[in-house]
Amino acid sequence: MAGELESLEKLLEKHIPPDELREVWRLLYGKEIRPLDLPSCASQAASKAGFDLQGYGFEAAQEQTRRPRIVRVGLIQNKIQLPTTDPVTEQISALHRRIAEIVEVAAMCGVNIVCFQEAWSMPFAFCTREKLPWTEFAESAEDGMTTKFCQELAKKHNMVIVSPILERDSVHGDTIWNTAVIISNTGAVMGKSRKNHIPRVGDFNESTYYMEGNTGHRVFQTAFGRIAVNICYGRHHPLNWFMYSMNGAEIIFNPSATIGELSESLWPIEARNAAIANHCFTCSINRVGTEHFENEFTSGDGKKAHRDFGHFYGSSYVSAPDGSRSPGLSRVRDGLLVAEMDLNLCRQTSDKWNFKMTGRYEMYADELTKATQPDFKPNIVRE
Ligand SMILES: NC(=O)NCCC(=O)O
Repeated sequence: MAGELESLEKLLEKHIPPDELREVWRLLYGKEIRPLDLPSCASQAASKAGFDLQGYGFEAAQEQTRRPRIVRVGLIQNKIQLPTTDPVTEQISALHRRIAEIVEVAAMCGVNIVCFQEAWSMPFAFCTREKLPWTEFAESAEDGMTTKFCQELAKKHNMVIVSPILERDSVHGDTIWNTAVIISNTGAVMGKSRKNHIPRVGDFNESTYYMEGNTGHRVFQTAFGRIAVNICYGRHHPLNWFMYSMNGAEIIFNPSATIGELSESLWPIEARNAAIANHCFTCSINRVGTEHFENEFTSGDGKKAHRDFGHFYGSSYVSAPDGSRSPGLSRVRDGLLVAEMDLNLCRQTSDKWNFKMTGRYEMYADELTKATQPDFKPNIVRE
């Protein structure tokens, strides 16, 4: 059942009477958000291309001294397009074609910043622990074929693109990283942000391929707002979100690849909590579909060897600083979620709740410094 279920939202809509459903949404998803009136050409194109298209608007109060700062963000989730046994460059090109098709629809919807899923230009093959052919999907962040492809798209659509790829760093001994490339709406590469926390859980054997990132908590001042990228497993680390926010991020993207049994119950909580705790918007994007590999691999749990990683459950969604959130995209289909947000909501929520002002950061900095020393003694009072 879990593999085929379209979404939690569809399930609730099916079983809860319409007059009570509104109350259910209020309790589950916070302040009501506005469905966006997307152009019919976009809906037609999405249905023809077989992907879920949804759009929502987050409101902020009118201010006297600042204009609204409206930005439209697009979150794209997609399946791999070809079997994992096909030639590497053909797999990459097929993914490029699929993304170009979805980005075209994002452009019709007036999207200013788009973000793709983690390692979007490849299958999530790290479960196999095999090096070839998977390491051949790694590309230069600055001038690899996927970055060049994104530069063309960015220029064509006047759109900032966040492109999470497997990076080959030829300057530093051909090392591999898990990296998001940020491409300006002018088509220029603004820079890159590497995954800070590498999982050591389940079949997420990424530590066989690359190390923890070394780019810190960069924030990119784009034409449409200040953005940062907290890649996948980093969402379990509240301090990771926090440091992007401390550097001024107004929107933090969380491109991910995660599967049902492991994390589906955590998925709706962590990024939403981060938006609340840090007075910013968070955009959670998960891969979708089940990927099969030629050779069996084991999970170190005594169970039988297998050829698939499990079901990537999509369900991409956006959370706002006031705790409201959008419904999720499909659990089983490709999708584009368009979210219109007024970035003024970040400061408005901060002024209301004051989490930054009441944060006591010096106290924590001092205590954390002590806690990370080898001779640390936990502050426990005993009778
Ligand atoms: N891609 C990745 O880091 N996945 C780890 C599992 C999770 O964080 O849900």
